Order: sequence, then structure tokens, then C-alpha cells
Amino acid sequence: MTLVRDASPAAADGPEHVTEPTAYDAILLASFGGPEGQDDVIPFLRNVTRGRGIPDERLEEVAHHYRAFGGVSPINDQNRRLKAALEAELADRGIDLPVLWGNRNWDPYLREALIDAGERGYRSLIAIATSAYSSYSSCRQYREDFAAALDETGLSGTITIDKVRQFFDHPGFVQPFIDGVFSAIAEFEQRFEGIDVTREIEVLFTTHSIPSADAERSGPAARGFGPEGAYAAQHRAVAEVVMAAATGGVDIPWQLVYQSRSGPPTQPWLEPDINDAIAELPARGVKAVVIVPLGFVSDHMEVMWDLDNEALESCEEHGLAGIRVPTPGVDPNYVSGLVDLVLERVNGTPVDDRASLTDLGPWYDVCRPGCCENVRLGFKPADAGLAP
Ligand SMILES: CC1=C(CCC(=O)O)c2cc3nc(cc4[nH]c(cc5[nH]c(cc1n2)c(C)c5CCC(=O)O)c(CCC(=O)O)c4C)C(CCC(=O)O)=C3C
Ligand SMILES: [Fe+2]
Repeated sequence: MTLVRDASPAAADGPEHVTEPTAYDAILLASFGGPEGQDDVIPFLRNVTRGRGIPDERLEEVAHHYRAFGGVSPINDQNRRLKAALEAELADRGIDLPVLWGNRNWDPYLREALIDAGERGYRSLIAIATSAYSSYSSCRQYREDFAAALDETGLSGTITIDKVRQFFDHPGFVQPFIDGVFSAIAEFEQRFEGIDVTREIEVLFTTHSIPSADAERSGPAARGFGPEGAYAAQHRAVAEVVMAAATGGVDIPWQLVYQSRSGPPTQPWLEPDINDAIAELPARGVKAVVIVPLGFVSDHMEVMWDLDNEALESCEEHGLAGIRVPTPGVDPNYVSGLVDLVLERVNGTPVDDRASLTDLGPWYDVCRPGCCENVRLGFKPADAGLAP
């Protein structure tokens, strides 16, 4: 691995898509990780915020969300179920690829999965990270942690890790949201007879807010995505696809909103916050809100707490009916879509034959140099992309 910061022209010209078939020994399911009991909560939060100088008061604030659920994050069970569902789908399709699971921030850690892979003699892994969009937190940080885990375990020269493309516009990921929005609108139409869906319903697509500086640097700079970067552009493009498919072309108002902001108030993050957006709706005559957790692959703490608790409460406070649409979780479309993404790399599928529902994709197999770098944390080597 090279530690040189500036990309050589040759590296910058590397392949965007890999259309040579690649032999893999296993799939690496890479996730965030979460505490499994009250005693894990603070050590977990220290792992997450390592090197960021997040004060203890803020850690306690976040700890409180976990404490309310017995110190257990829902994410681990979600990943156990996803791993089992992937294994079942692979077996059904006669694909002989074992699935290893490793997290960035809690047991089972990435390094444990890599040691396991090494002991089993695996040399070539294809990673699926449980995160669909482009940004530091949702792509590059996984790739940096791959590099760090290979380094820590002394497996850098032995094991290689590739990563499937960001799958925000893959039909397997998008279809569950289409189904969810369709059902929510149908339910409101039934609950409120004669509701004018073009005025009285609003669809809020919500995702994790990120620092504006990270948003601006998300995706390859050369693509010119503007101040909110590829991160916001990808969400907007997917939201448009979901609305078109779920409404059959009826003009129902929607907007992209953000949630789960952290960091100091002086630091700009993407806005508007979902709760502020909800507060504006009654004045416009809206009666019913469809909350679509477009940025989340499964029912994370952010979904259970910030949406099911706080955002639905905001709806109630403002006299609005609210429905939160399901996350993909282990929806069969999502699970088989993830297997399709692995097969793209196994088979070296030509780009034109790859499924992608927006004009932005199919996204890169091989991340561009410097893509999604974090200016606050500084340069760190990353794997599964072009050097550096
Ligand atoms: C874009 C994004 C996703 C992508 C969606 C995805 O990958 O799915 C994501 C996922 C997750 N984030 C999670 C939890 C946390 N995120 C934190 C902090 C932060 N997240 C950020 C962004 C994102 N985060 C950012 C910019 C920060 C601030 C750090 C900084 O200063 O740069 C903190 C620290 C405390 C705090 O600051 O709130 C915690 C505890 C969990 C686990 C939840 C569970 O247990 O179910 C998951 C899946
Ligand atoms: Fe987060």
C-alpha cells in the first residue's frame, strides 16, 4: 500500500469498473457494529469517536439512546439476519461463497474476520458494506478501516479486499422503499377519505446528516456535484425514482431532509433537520406525513430513536398523521440485489448490463483517489480503491 498522498496520473486513470472476472474466496459483510449490553455502551462510543475529540457529555447523550434499549443496538441482530439471508440466497443460487462478518466499531471486529479469513486460507475477499451512498462515513471510512485492519493483522500482503459499488440506485435497494411509500399513501387514502394527495400529504425522505465539508467532498471532485456533493445528489435522484414509481406520476410533494446531526453547533451540517421540516407542514395545509428512511439499510438506532421516537412525536405535536416506511432489512429484493452486486464482480459484468435506476450510476467499482476524504481527520490510507 502506498502512503503517498498525491495521486499519480496513472492512478487517477485507473479503471472505474472492473469488467474482468475476479475469483473471490469469500464475501466480507462489513458493518458499523453496536453495543450488546449496558457495559458495552461507553467503550463502543469511544471506539466510534476515536480521534474526533467528542466530549463526554455528548457521548452520554448518545449513550442515553442505547440505554433506553437495554444497551443493545438493533444493528447486530439486523446483521445476523442479513448474513443468514445472504447465505440462504447464495445456497439457493448454487454460489459457493462463504460470508464472513466484521464490524468497524464493535465485536465481531473487521480484524477478527480477517484473521479468520487468513486461517481458512482465503486470499481474495469481496466486501459488502451496509451503507448505500457516497460519503466519508458511508464509504471511505470503511475502506480506511479495511486498510487499518489488514495492517494490524499483518495480512496486508496476503489478503486483498475489493468492495462492491455504492448501491444507492440498485433496484434491490430501492424497491423496498417504493413498496413502502406506495403502501403508506394507500393507507392515508383509506384513513382520510377524500384526502387531496397533491396538497395534504408530504413525503419526507430522510438520511443521516453529515458535516457540510464532508458532503462537499463526497464523490469524485471531477464530477462537479456542487456544495452538497454526490451524497445529496444520490439521495435526490433515488427519491425521484421512488416517487415516480410509487405514485404512478401523481404529483405528491416531497423533500429531502436530514436527521441525527451531531458535532458542535458551530460546525455546519446538512439541513433541514426532519423535525424542523415537520414543524413547517401544518401551515401549508398538510395533514399526513410519509417518513422514508432512504439513507438507512436497516432499523438502526437512528431509525428506532430519531424517527420512531422523535420524528413521529413531532408529527403528533403538530397534529399530523405520520407513517414511517420500513428499511430494506432482509427484504428479498435487497438480499438478492446484494448477491447480484457480488456477481457483477465475479463475472466482470459489462457496465451496460448493470442495474442502476438513476443517471448517476452504475457507481464506480474502484473509488477515485481522494474520493470522500475527510478534511478534519486528515489523510489515511484506504483499501479497495485507487491509491492513495
Ligand atoms: C453517513 C452516516 C451513516 C451512514 C449510514 C450507514 O452507514 O448506515 C452513519 C451510520 C451509523 N452511525 C451510527 C452510530 C453513530 N454515529 C456517530 C457519529 C456520526 N455518524 C455520522 C454519519 C453517519 N453515520 C457522522 C458524520 C458522525 C459524526 C462523527 C464526526 O464527527 O465525524 C456516533 C457518535 C456519536 C455522535 O456523534 O452522535 C454514533 C454512535 C450507527 C450505529 C447505529 C446503531 O447502533 O444502530 C450507524 C449505522
Ligand atoms: Fe453515524
